[in-house]
Amino acid sequence: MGSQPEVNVYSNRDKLSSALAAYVARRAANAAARRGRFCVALSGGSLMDIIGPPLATMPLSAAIDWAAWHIFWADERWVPKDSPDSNYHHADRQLLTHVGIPVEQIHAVDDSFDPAQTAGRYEDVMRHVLEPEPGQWPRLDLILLGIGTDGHTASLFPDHPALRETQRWVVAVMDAPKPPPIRITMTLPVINNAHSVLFVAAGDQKAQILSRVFKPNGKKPRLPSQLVNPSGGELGWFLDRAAAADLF
Ligand SMILES: O=C(O)[C@H](O)[C@@H](O)[C@H](O)[C@H](O)COP(=O)(O)O
Repeated sequence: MGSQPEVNVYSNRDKLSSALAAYVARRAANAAARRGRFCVALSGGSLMDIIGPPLATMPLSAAIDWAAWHIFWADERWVPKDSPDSNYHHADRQLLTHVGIPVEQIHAVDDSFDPAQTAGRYEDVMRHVLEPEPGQWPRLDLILLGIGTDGHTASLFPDHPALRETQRWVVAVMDAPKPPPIRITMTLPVINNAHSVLFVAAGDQKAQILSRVFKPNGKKPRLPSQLVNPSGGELGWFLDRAAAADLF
């Protein structure tokens, strides 16, 4: 890893959830004050279980200017939106349906095309909304990531060609080792261009991979989660004590 990340460890998952929600709410308010809106990309897995409920609960939810939020997905499975495998479905159930983000600011992946076309169209949506300068990467305010026990993040899996993408913002992954196999994912250059990237991990099953990620023991970083290092942004980790057990 490059610049030293900010590592926040909480005694249990509930404390992690509350602290993370409060932190994201502060970042959203800062982004809205500076740039007029807050563009955040969500991931799947347990992330929305961890952050959704505290964000959607009073009094925090009443203190958030939801009209400033734009929701993107760092990755999405190529499944119908009402599938239990859909990251949109999970986010909708845990957060979006409970708060007042304008529906036109919830940029779900349109899975009505084949995977490659879906990826290309999502890139078009990002270009239309984020409006980077020509030839520049889009810049999200915050990207929230999980980490798999194999070190994957978003739908970027170890030793996968998608890790070497240098042109496209979003690519299709047809052979994800974590089911379902067909996914859409933002690429590393997009993730590493964000103002802020936060990894969120809880539970003792993450202790071993976090130890590998944080203590490469001289090995060249090659796990997807190790390749996340925002060049002009901040990198942070929100962990519970169980996940951080082997770090200190
Ligand atoms: O769509 C996905 O599957 C996720 O984006 C994926 O990258 C997830 O964040 C990790 O697999 C961790 O998932 P858990 O937190 O559930 O272990």
